[in-house]
Amino acid sequence: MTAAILHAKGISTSFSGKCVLNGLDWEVKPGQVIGLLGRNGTGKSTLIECLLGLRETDAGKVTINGEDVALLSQDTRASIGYVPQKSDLFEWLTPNQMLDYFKALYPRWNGAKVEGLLERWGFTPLMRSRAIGKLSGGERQRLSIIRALAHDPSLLVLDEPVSALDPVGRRDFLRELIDGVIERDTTVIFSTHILTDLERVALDVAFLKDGKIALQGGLDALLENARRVVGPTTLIDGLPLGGDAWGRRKRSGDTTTFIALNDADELAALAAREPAVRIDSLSLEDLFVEVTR
Ligand SMILES: Nc1ncnc2c1ncn2[C@@H]1O[C@H](COP(=O)(O)OP(=O)(O)OP(=O)(O)O)[C@@H](O)[C@H]1O
Repeated sequence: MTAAILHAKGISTSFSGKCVLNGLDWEVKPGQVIGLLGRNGTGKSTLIECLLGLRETDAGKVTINGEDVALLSQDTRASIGYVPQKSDLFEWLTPNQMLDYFKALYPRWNGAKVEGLLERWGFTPLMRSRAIGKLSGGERQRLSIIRALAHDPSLLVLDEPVSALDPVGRRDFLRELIDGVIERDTTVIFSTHILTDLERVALDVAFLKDGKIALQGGLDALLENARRVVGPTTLIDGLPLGGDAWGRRKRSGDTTTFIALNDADELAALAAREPAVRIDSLSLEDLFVEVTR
């Protein structure tokens, strides 16, 4: 079995007594492209910061390439690319100066790639020599992505990387991610609220809820197997599906709804047997709502 590139065991974090991560376990395998989903404020950014050793945890341990994240070797550190949710660029430098600074730190800096991206993503000579603090939010976000991709990372972590990009910027970014990153077997963790983007790039999704990874799986398999089951409460309560059912049962009058991850054929047989039971397919948005509710 392939060893995990990233491994989190029992990590917990709280802010002023409020628990955000609660004994979270997670494993990411090399080459996986995972969309990290969760409601606002559930702790996606906090989790990403803990995974990268940028925030101390109250308990638990994170390793990358088997190394404790607090003691990463230079090699492992240089193999990680990170686009934070909030810009951490040096605002007083120009893009050229900042990229030169990082170039000196990374042995595998890909100058041709940086040049190509700067050109394709509209960084004119004037923009490249203007202080980063004077760039627009979207221009800064594009620069942050270029910086993260510049050393051909083998682990790329993106925290809402497209939130400030217009539709053209998002399309350009996704194209680069699909053609220039995922094609090279890079491991990608990608948090976003734009589910259509996620469906284009992610092969796996992980839902964060109540401080833990509540559900993770292949996107196609989840969408193929997840069904909303609606039927009379008396009938639903008697079904032997509880073990594979996801989430709370929701009661409204005499009707109960729940999400099942059972084999689709089994559910189709149930619907054929019990005309009072309705079984619907779910979109990723439906699944998000049901899992994170
Ligand atoms: N430095 C901090 N001090 C106090 N509370 C914090 C701090 N950082 C985050 N929090 C709180 O921790 C919780 C998780 O925040 P976090 O930013 O990780 O969520 P998120 O899932 O990334 O949210 P969003 O989708 O809105 O970006 C929130 O309730 C937030 O208010």
